[in-house]
Amino acid sequence: RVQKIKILRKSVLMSGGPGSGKGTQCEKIVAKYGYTHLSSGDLLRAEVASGSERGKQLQAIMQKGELVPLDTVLDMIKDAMIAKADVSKGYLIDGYPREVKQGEEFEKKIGAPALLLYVDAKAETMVQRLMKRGETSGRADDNEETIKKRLDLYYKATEPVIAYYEKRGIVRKINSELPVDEVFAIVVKAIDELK
Ligand SMILES: Nc1ccn([C@@H]2O[C@H](COP(=O)(O)OP(=O)(O)OP(=O)(O)O)[C@@H](O)[C@H]2O)c(=O)n1
Ligand SMILES: Nc1nc2c(ncn2[C@@H]2O[C@H](COP(=O)(O)OP(=O)(O)O)[C@@H](O)[C@H]2O)c(=O)[nH]1
Ligand SMILES: [Mg+2]
Repeated sequence: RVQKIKILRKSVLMSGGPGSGKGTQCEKIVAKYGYTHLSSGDLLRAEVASGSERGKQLQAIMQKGELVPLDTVLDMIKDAMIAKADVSKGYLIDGYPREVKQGEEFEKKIGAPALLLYVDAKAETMVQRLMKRGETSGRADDNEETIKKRLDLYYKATEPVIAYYEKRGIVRKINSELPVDEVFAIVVKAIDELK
């Protein structure tokens, strides 16, 4: 129980649409603050890459741009958090929660995050960035059809998560149409306020 409080004091959720720049900002946060970066998408892709039976099921869901079952992702995040609990300076949870139900389960099983960084870009910007990323990412879901589905699901399921945390006053909305370093300057301000 003590450990739970310690690790959550500086836990940050990174939210925003596909291609909004979450991963890019997370990398910079890790470099500056040494936080433990847990990308739910990366954890899932690692499971797919392992070639396991579960990975095969996940791959089929992700290729369609749909959400994998809630418990699967939450357990992965929780295990990864516990594994780093002794050395972590704070957690940066990227791409989770994806729907309000996931947020509620996170609260129940892990606790209340300190801050939600919401990187916001226009739909057309996100599509453009993902199409460009798709030229080199090798990701099965960086194609026009799946990008459209991911965007639809984002507006339908994930934006309400931001509203859910807004009621608690922990959301900082950041315009990620700006150049990467300008976005990061705003991110830094928000994180420094946590201290
Ligand atoms: N909590 C999560 C996180 C990811 N996914 C699945 O993994 C895919 C990729 O997730 P992620 O890497 O977070 O992708 P996006 O946010 O769509 O894009 P990006 O990597 O660009 O952030 C999602 O479309 C979804 O199928 C999921 O089901 N549940
Ligand atoms: N111009 C511009 N491009 C960005 C910015 N942030 C990310 N990108 C690009 O957009 C693409 C998607 O970014 P990524 O960090 O993977 O976004 P995520 O899907 O939210 O994790 C990448 O190819 C980045 O190089 C930004 O602030 N400005
Ligand atoms: Mg990402």
